[in-house]
Amino acid sequence: MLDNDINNHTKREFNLMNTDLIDIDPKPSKRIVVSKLQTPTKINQISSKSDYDIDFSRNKSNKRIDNNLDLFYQENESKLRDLENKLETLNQKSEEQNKIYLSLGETLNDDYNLKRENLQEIVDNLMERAQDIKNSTDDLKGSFNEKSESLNKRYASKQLEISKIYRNKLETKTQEFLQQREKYEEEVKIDKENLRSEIDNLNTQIEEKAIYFHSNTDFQNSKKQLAIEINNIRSENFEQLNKKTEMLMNQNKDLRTEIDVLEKNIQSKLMPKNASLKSNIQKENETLQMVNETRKKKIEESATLAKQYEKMQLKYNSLQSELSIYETKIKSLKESIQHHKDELQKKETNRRVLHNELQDLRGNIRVFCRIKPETNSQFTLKEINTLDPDESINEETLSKFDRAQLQIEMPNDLLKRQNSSPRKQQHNNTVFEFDKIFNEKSTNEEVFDEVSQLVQSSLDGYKVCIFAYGQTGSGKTYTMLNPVNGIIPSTLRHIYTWVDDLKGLGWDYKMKIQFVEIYNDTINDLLAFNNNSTMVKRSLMKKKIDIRHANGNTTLTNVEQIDITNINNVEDILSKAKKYRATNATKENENSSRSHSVFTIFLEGFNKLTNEHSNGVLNLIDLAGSERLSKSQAAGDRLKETQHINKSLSCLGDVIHSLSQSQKPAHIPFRNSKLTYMLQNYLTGEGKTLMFVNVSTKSYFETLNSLRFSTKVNDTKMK
Ligand SMILES: Nc1ncnc2c1ncn2[C@@H]1O[C@H](COP(=O)(O)OP(=O)(O)OP(=O)(O)O)[C@@H](O)[C@H]1O
Repeated sequence: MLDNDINNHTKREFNLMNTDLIDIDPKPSKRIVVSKLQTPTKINQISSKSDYDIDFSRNKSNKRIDNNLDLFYQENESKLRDLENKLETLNQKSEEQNKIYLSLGETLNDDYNLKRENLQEIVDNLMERAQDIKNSTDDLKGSFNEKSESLNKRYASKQLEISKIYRNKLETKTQEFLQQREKYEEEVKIDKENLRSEIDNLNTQIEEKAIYFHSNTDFQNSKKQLAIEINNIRSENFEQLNKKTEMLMNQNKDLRTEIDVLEKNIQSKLMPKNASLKSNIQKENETLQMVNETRKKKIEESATLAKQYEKMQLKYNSLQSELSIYETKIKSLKESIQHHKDELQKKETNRRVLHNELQDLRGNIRVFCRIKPETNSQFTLKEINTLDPDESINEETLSKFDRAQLQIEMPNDLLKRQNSSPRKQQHNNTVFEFDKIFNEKSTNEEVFDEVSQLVQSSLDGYKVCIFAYGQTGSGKTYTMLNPVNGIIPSTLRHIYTWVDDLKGLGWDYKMKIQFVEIYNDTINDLLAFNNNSTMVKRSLMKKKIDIRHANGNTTLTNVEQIDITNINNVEDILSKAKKYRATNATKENENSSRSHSVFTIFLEGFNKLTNEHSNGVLNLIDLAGSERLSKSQAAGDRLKETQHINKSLSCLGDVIHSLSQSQKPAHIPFRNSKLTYMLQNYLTGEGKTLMFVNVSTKSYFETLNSLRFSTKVNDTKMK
């Protein structure tokens, strides 16, 4: 029955919109069903039994209302159709909005994809550039690429980091966008559902109103109110849609801005980093290049050094072998030197013996004559050549080589006087024989050349006395004490040189000097000034000087003996002594020739290699002038002086004469004068004596007297 009821209802179709179909049963017993469909369909029928029950009850209760409703329906059908049209328009607009929304979504999606592609392109470019940089870095790094590699790694990791960040950001944004889209879709769906439900409500309300119209006259008003509400809802929907569209547009705009910002950020962040990385790589490359160059140089230097070292090594090796050769040579030379030293030692000993033998052969007492040059000669001293060139050399004639003869020629005025005398021709052209004659042209050097042999004897340990005898002004002091080349300074120089040379043969010498004068048989110390550095008057000297002989040695008490270390020291001492002697001479004597000066050098030698000892003494004596009493015509002190001088000189002559005898007398009168007594030990034994007879061509008799004295000491005979 129910089904029949239903079937009895008129079924109507309402096409409200192209897509909607509303099925309404116009009878009161039937419900109005409004549904929104995507495609037009056939009319929906009421299927709920309860509905039918209700409707059925209604149908039953109010048939009049049904009629009214039919009428209402007919009357309002056009209005409803308008409403349906409006709804259709609304749906159309909604559709359009949906389309806009879809196209907007598509645009956004396209934009998003485009941006993503662009970003991907940027990232790809960056990656490409990173790859390029990495490749170029790889090329550059070579052997020192550790640093570069780490930079590249850092660079790549940065790139990855950055792209990861931006990818994440993009993903986040995409996610957000999708979420938002979903949200909006959801919202639109909800809105549609709400709208559908509202339409449903509205239909319900219409239905209710229709019911109400059947039962209530206010239905008209309600319907009007409903139309207004529908309008309001529609306008609200429009507003909402517009707002949402605007919002979406804004969001799209924001997204674009954000994407732009992101892009700029990417550019601004990556570019400086890239530039700084590039400049870092550039710097690193430069540093690497410099390091490479330095390394190259160092390698070259070390190669050069190695070559140099090799050369040096070779040189060193050759030097080493040379050194060992030299060492062997040095060793053999040392041995040879030692051998030569030994030889020299022996030769030196032999030389001493031979030298002494030679001196012995020449005679232990020798007399040299020295003629002083004179500008106004009063007579002639003539050297006679004793050697006949045709004469053959034999033992008898050999002695002539060692002898020299001097002929003194009497001046004419004396000769005349003599001729008239009964003892005529007695002294005319007298000839004297000497061991050597030094003429006017002979120099002090030539003199010393001869004397040096005796000086050598003193160094060899012999006692030597060298006298200078002659009248005043005949050149005794010049010969002995000339500060430049006199015998004393030359002797000292010779001794220093010799002592130095002998050091190599083990000889060590201690040298002392003593310098005294004998005046009127009194000994004065000429080095006395040495104690207090002041000149002491001869007469004020209180200390008495005695001569002591013991064990073949002679000492003078209270006489200064000075160790001499160098020649300058001695020269200074000699000049002071000379000044001292001269000072006293001017005060107490008219000239210095009134005293004998004795300069003594003690030479004590010891050879540590041979244990040899030598104890030589060299006396260099400048004798007082030998004036004849008749010439000096002295009286008083002067007479006494002359007598002392003559006595001492005569005594010296006697002593030397005695010593020169082959059969020496038992008594030799040494004690007859202080001079001979003082020199006793040096004149005896193996002592060697040299007497210079200084003569000049000024005073004939004085010269003759001196020459006669020479015959006394030399045992030469006047011919
Ligand atoms: N061989 C010589 N050549 C040049 N001048 C000389 C030579 N011998 C001596 N004389 C000079 O003659 C002068 C006298 O000499 P010297 O004083 O040596 O004589 P002396 O014999 O010592 O005299 P005295 O007995 O008074 O001391 C000095 O001026 C000296 O320079």
